This record gives sequence, C-alpha cells and structure tokens, in this order.
Amino acid sequence: MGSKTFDFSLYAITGENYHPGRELKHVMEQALRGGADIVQLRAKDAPKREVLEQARMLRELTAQYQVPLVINDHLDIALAVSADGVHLGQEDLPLAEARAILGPDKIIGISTHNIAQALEAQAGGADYIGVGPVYPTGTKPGRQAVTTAYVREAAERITIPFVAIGGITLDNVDAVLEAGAKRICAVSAIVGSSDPAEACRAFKHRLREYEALSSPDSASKRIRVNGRDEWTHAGTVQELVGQYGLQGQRIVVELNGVILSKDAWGDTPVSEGAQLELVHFVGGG
Ligand SMILES: Cc1ncc(COP(=O)(O)OP(=O)(O)O)c(N)n1
Ligand SMILES: Cc1ncsc1CCOP(=O)(O)O
Ligand SMILES: [Mg+2]
Repeated sequence: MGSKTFDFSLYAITGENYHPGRELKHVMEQALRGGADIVQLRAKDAPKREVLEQARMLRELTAQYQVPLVINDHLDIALAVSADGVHLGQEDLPLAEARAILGPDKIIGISTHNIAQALEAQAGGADYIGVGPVYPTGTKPGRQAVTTAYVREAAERITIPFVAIGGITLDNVDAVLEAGAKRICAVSAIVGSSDPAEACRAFKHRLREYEALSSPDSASKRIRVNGRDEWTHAGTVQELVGQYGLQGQRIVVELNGVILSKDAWGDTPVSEGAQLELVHFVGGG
C-alpha cells in the first residue's frame, strides 16, 4: 500500500481467543472476502515474536486484498513489517511521538472515550479515531460503555473519520448507525462468527443501506423519520420500511400524523417532506 489515501466502512480486528481450532489466516481471509476494508492485528497476550509472525502473515494477506493493515499497540512491529499504520490507546505512546517516528504517511488511529479526547486526537493529527466501547464487551472486560450518546456527539463534532467500536453486533448495529456512525469496527461479531465472510457481508449491507439513507442525490427525497431528517429513494411506505430493515417486524407506521394500516403501505407514496414515525415493538407480549 504505502499511500495514506484510505477510507473504510468496516474495520475487522483479530481476536484469536474467539476462534479456537480455526487458523488466524483463514479467519481473516474470510473477513476480507466478506468485505472488511481495513484489518487490525490485536494480540494482547501473545509473545512479541509471535505478534511479529502474525503481522508478517497479515501483511501479505492484506496486500493481496489491497486493504490496509494496522498494528495495535506495537509501533516497532508496524515498522518492521511495513504495516500501513498503528492503533494507539490513551495509555499507549502519545500521538505526537508516534507521528514523529512514523512520519506523515502512516495511518495513526487513536482510541477515545469522550469528546475531549476525540477533539485532542483530531487536533493532534490522528487519521481516524475509535469511539467506544459503545456497548459493554467481553473483549474489553470492565470498560464502561460510552453508549450511542457519544457516537452521536462524535458525529456532530468530529470531522476526521471515526469508527464506532465495542460490543457491536448485527443485532445492535442499526442503533449505532442511527446515531451517526459511518464506520464500524468489530472483533467478536466477525472473528467469533462461524462464518466471518457472511458476518462482514451482513455488516456491509447495513452500512450501505444507512449510507444510502443519509446521502442525498438528485433522485432522493428529504423526509423526516422519528424526528430526524433523512434522505430516501423509497417510492412507497412498504419500501421505506424495508430500507430500515423492519420488514416482517411488529411496527406501526404513522404518516403525517395519521396511523397507516399495513394493507396500505404498498400503495402509499413517500413524498418529499413526508413526516413518518416508525414505532418498533420489541419482545413478545
Ligand atoms: C479501532 C480501534 N479502536 C479502539 C481500540 C482500543 O485500543 P486501546 O484503547 O489501546 O485498547 P487495546 O485494543 O490496546 O486493548 C482499538 N484497538 N482499535
Ligand atoms: C478493542 C476495543 N476497544 C474498545 S472496545 C474494544 C473491543 C471490541 O471488541 P468487540 O467487537 O468484540 O466488542
Ligand atoms: Mg492499546
């Protein structure tokens, strides 16, 4: 790779404890096949020489897929294998020192747990920041969750790429995207899946759907959904419900203040300026 023109929506991090009996190379190749756009080697407990070997292997693998490789914590290993960058936490080597060693072309990502840390990392020249843990996660036990409130704040105030991380699964990713994340990162939900390629495909699908909802083009209509301005191509209420991944679920749709019976969804157009409430009932009853 070598150049820093990078962008990504799905960030896959290694976690060998999540796939006993399956080789790291195989699992990460599956993630790449499924569409992971960036890979991080995170091996907290392995001896350094083993981390180096894994980094060499992943350097070769990610190069085949033309995807950037980032090394967690170990700047020396990143340099040794010509990785594309490093990821550093609040207690790791400070950003300024890392930048002085790595130079302007390497990617440096910084973990943040609040908006003050995010603004500091942005001002200090980070290439991206991690925002999390959004939810409690066994991958970082004991870490307090920052919740989607911080994701929302980051979406409003941070101008460099930020990636939401921590406890994100296919069951809760919509709430993270709804809060404004355009990039998400996962360990267990990808490498702990029995089918990492399918898990990545499913995450990418959700990311693309939200991207389409939030990026206007000449054919899209501005509407208001649950109090938020959105863009949509949906012709009918039925299509809109599908775009939000709510088909087959127990929901009530209110259009411009009037509850719309389910039979009418397919025939009711979504017009520019429409105001919708999609009320989703969770659980049985
Ligand atoms: C993308 C991304 N975001 C956050 C982290 C966490 O880094 P850190 O806070 O240094 O914790 P460890 O991963 O080192 O335990 C990350 N690795 N990647
Ligand atoms: C490394 C890290 N940093 C913040 S949360 C987290 C763990 C993410 O792992 P998972 O996707 O399994 O919750
Ligand atoms: Mg770290």
